[in-house]
Amino acid sequence: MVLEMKTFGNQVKNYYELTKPKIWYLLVFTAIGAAVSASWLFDVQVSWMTWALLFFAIAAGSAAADTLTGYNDRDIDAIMERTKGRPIPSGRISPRNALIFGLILAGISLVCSWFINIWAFGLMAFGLFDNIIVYSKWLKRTSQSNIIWGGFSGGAPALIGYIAITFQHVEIGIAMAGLVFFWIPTHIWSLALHVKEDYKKANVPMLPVVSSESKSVRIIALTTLMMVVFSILPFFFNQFGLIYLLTATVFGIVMIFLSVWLLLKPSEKTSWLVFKFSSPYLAALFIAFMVDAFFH
Ligand code: HEM
Ligand SMILES: CC(C)=CCC/C(C)=C/CC/C(C)=C/COP(=O)(O)OP(=O)(O)O
Repeated sequence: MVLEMKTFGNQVKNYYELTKPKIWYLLVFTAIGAAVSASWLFDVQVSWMTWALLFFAIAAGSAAADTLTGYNDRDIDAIMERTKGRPIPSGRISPRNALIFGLILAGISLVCSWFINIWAFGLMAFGLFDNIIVYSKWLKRTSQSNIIWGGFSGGAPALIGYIAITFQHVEIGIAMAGLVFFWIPTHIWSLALHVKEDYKKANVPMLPVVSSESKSVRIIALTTLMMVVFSILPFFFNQFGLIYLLTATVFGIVMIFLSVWLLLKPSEKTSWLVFKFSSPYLAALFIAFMVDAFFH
């Protein structure tokens, strides 16, 4: 009996790991951050049911996308050092069970989104399609702009979070989604530069694999600058104040400093630093949205 409990516990851990929790934690955070900001900016009373539906929609949707992209990538994941220990390539979960689990999660996310509103449902369906089909199935192995076309799904959680609360000044929700969209190239290309050989072995044409190191670091520096400039935009909607502006400026300067350092002295260590700082950067901006809206 004890052995059965242990085996069950291990399987739960394996399925949890299959969803790439570190990734969907931040995706959920962007959705909740957008929703909390919208409710505080416009004094919208939000029911516990809406909060619950939003959390489960985004968590299940992002987990579904991560699980199904993992199912798509099970062959190349078995080749790359970074991914070969994952549940499917390591044989802890069968591809068939992973596929069924991912489809169930996708179904849960669509049902929860439906009960929020039709726009949330549409955006969730779009986010799932863009990440699982457009990015993972069609472009990841064929195009160096794979993460650009796959990046729209990354902004879906923030916009779903916003319109789950209100459609007032919807440009703010679109800007939050845009911030995530412009954040993705720096986030992934810095990692791809760090693990270039891995992607090369798996024939994944990430930009730093198919371009020279000098061109890649120039493009990362440029996309970081574009992201930081875009991050200041919400301040000019006259809804956010100095708390957001100062946070976006200070964290933006750090991101620009890191990417200029990478430009001037390209190294695996610096590209890893840019990658590791990119998530706290995004989280800090969504915290600033909420704090600024609270004191609004
Ligand atoms: C097309 C879009 C994206 C691609 C291709 C991508 C790719 C990746 C990859 C390859 C990793 C490393 C995973 C690992 O080795 O375990 C990663 C980590 C991560 N991603 Fe992304 N990502 C994308 C979008 C996003 C979005 C939109 C978010 C959240 C808003 C996000 C959040 C994270 C987080 C939090 C991590 C872990 C970072 C760390 O370990 O410090 N990603 N991503
Ligand atoms: C609401 C909704 C559906 C949102 C979907 C957005 C979403 C899940 C974005 C994350 C994309 C992501 C981390 C892809 C991993 O790329 P990869 O599979 O190339 O990474 P890997 O090389 O580590 O496997």
